[in-house]
Amino acid sequence: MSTVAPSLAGWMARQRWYATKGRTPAIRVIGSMEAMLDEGLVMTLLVIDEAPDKPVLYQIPVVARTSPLPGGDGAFIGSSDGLYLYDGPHDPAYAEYLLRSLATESHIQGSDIVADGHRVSDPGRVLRSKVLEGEQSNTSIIYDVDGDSPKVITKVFRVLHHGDNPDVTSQAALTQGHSTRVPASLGYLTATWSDPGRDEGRAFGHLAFAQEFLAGSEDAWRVALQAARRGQDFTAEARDLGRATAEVHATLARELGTTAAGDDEVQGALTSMRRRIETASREVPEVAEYETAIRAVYDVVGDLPWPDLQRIHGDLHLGQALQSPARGWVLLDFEGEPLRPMPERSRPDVTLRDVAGMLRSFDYVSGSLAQEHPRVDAADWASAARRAFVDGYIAESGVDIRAHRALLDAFEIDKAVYEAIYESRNRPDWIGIPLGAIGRLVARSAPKPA
Ligand SMILES: Nc1ncnc2c1ncn2[C@@H]1O[C@H](COP(=O)(O)OP(=O)(O)O)[C@@H](O)[C@H]1O
Ligand SMILES: O=P(O)(O)O[C@H]1O[C@H](CO)[C@@H](O[C@H]2O[C@H](CO)[C@@H](O)[C@H](O)[C@H]2O)[C@H](O)[C@H]1O
Repeated sequence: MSTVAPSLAGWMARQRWYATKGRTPAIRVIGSMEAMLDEGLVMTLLVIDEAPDKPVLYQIPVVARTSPLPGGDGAFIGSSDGLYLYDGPHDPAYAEYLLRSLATESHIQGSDIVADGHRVSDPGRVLRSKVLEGEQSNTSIIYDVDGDSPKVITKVFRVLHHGDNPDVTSQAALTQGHSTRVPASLGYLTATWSDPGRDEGRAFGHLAFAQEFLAGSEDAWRVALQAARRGQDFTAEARDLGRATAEVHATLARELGTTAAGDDEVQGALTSMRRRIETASREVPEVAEYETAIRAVYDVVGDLPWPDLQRIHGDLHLGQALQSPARGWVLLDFEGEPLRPMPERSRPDVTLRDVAGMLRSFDYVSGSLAQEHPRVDAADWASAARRAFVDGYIAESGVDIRAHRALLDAFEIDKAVYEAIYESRNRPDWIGIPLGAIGRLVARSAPKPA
């Protein structure tokens, strides 16, 4: 295992999921699990990268083979001791091993890591597997399965954090609650590993999970963008998406409970919103101009009544919804906002945040089309979609969320502030979209002088 490490650093730096682009990784393997299979040695390595200011822990599954993997050149990491090392998810030996481990009640004792499989239902026998193209933060493997079983997708978390990952736990709860608005969860793999930084000396987290793959589905972002570009009415779809969101909220409330928003909870939520505006003002000078006005909006909503709190999606936008031919709208990726610390992401929160996230997404459709050449004006399309989404949500939930308009606006501002940080770090060309929204929302919500 230690002989594998030297090949890893250079390879890691070139991967899409490598979190601190531009740095040279300074890595140490802190834990490993090994399984000797006919095809080769499967190693699941926990690798800490100490190059960034805040070290990052990665999960790196590697298969060591005695001969090259046919068709595996793109997944080749390097050689060590005469063995050929491959990126696990691209190697069928690891792909099948992973699915078997998480879809059984397995217990794997490694070196400084102990993993447990949690089976929800039988995924069937694997025929072949391939990695989903285009992902950035994690790596997903899609499996063809024999018989009539639906395809399966497993998500391998590349960056590990201590704490429950709501991507796994929310979806498991929704499956438990018989929701048809998410792909059914099939099983997941948890682990503990040594972490001298924690009082108990060990950390706990999710390594991977499997769910049914909804073949033939289309990403809502693409569907919406296409409709808006053609000027096609999208209100029926947006209304259904509002209903689907309300249904998911109702199932999460039933399965995981609700809690009253007391003073501590409200102040805690506002503190993290204020912290966010502070970061945004530091990183994006245009946001700083709005800081005082935004803080005033947050002060006002702190004195209003808040609805009960519960588990929510946490980063709902059009890219997290699929239009499935068999099911209609289905929501995905309950991992929460990637810029938020993991323990915060499972905290009970206000469902209006998800509504705000989707409303922002309709604005992004028109914002991105406005940047196309020739420019497409989809402002009316977006307003109609936003109204229809809220109508659908109200019709399904029976809750008049328009009565919480001020709170909804504050969450939309908070989301746009988050997006300003996200865009300035990742897609500076798109920064104008959240900045435009902040300007409009602040003008509408800022307390008026008496
Ligand atoms: N169960 C599924 N069925 C069909 N497609 C899926 C499924 N899960 C993920 N996908 C596809 O993979 C993409 C990325 O999945 P997502 O869970 O959002 O991963 P990430 O956390 O990396 O953003 C989705 O936009 C969708 O196109
Ligand atoms: O899907 P992720 O969990 O990676 O979410 C992050 O990236 C999103 C962009 O892909 C970002 O979403 C923003 O851009 C979308 C269009 O690309 C738009 O539909 C969303 O409304 C907007 O927030 C998301 O914020 C970020 O967390």
